[in-house]
Amino acid sequence: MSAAPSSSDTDAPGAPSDALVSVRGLKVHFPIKGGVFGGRTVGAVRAVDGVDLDVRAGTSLGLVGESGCGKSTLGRAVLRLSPITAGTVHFDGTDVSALSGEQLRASRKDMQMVFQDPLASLNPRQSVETILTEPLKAHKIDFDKRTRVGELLDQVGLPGSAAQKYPHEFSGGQRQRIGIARALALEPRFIIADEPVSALDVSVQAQVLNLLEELQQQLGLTYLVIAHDLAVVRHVSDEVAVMYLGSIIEQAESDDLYDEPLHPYTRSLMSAVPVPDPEIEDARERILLQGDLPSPADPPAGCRFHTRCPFKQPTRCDSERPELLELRPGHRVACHYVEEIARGEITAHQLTAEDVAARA
Ligand SMILES: Nc1ncnc2c1ncn2[C@@H]1O[C@H](COP(=O)(O)OP(=O)(O)OP(=O)(O)O)[C@@H](O)[C@H]1O
Repeated sequence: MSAAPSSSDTDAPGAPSDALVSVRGLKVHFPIKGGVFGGRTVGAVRAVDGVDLDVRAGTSLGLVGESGCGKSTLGRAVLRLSPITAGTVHFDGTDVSALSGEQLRASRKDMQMVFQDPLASLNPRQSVETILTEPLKAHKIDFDKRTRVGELLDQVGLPGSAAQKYPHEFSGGQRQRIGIARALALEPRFIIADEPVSALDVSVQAQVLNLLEELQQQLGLTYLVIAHDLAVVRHVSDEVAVMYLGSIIEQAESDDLYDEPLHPYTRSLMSAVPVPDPEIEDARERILLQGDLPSPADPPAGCRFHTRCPFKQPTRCDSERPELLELRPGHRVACHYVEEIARGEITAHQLTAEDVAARA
């Protein structure tokens, strides 16, 4: 674990003292252009729409949610790779959302990204040595090429001979190791891994996740791990945040969230994961999601999830947006009726056998 950052006057409001990254009220809206010449803004895709999030130093926060809910945009906005419409991102007490020019460039040294598809994110015409030394040159850092490249390859479990090879000469898992080595080149403190194993064969996924964990322990890194796969997130995360249509709807320590998911959306995600024991599998709660993710260009009023929620109650759910509130220590949920649902006073609307068959 890395040392907790010193708190400062510029820390995000309400941030825990050991937060390395704090996001407050973050919005990323992409304009939709229309009109005869396409020059007029006629709407906005609300990809991220008011997110508060803290990542504690030396820990791993998993961010899950279905495709299109805004996970990647949130990660990119934290690194200032997507434009921020509103809100702040603090890194170790500095509001990086307010930085520009040289200060912003310098801050990037501390925060790096590992991408989903290593083949697409590595330049096929560059040798591994060039790929790994480019970030150092861009930041004008003095280094001994052979030593630094050798160290980086060693850290990710590749032989020194890999330095003179090109990305296509490696397997998918090895290429992701190169992507990780590139992210480590500038000795960052924070890494965002966006679907780091979803492009890899299942057989090598665990190896890459184990490598990320080992590096975290050795180097005291802090991670935000983005994935749609709950098993991947559980494997690497101390805490998990669940995202739905641009907002965080539940956040808790990993074991708490997996043992007792509280938000109806999280419960439905969990109930979709098969359990190997057939008896448990047959007996357990199954909450089927109704319909598709609504468009972030036209999100529903009230609770964003109400159009698909099997526990939806009249009036309040479709008119009042629930806040993310701490229900139990460290466990935050955004649902008006979470207590009643947890106590079994509100049950999921019954689905008929035909409904279940139609949605299977
Ligand atoms: N540059 C952009 N311009 C317009 N809309 C965008 C842009 N980038 C993302 N979006 C939209 O924002 C929404 C969120 O996308 P995002 O990629 O962040 O979701 P995601 O949860 O990471 O999904 P996936 O796992 O499929 O990448 C989507 O509706 C997407 O189409």
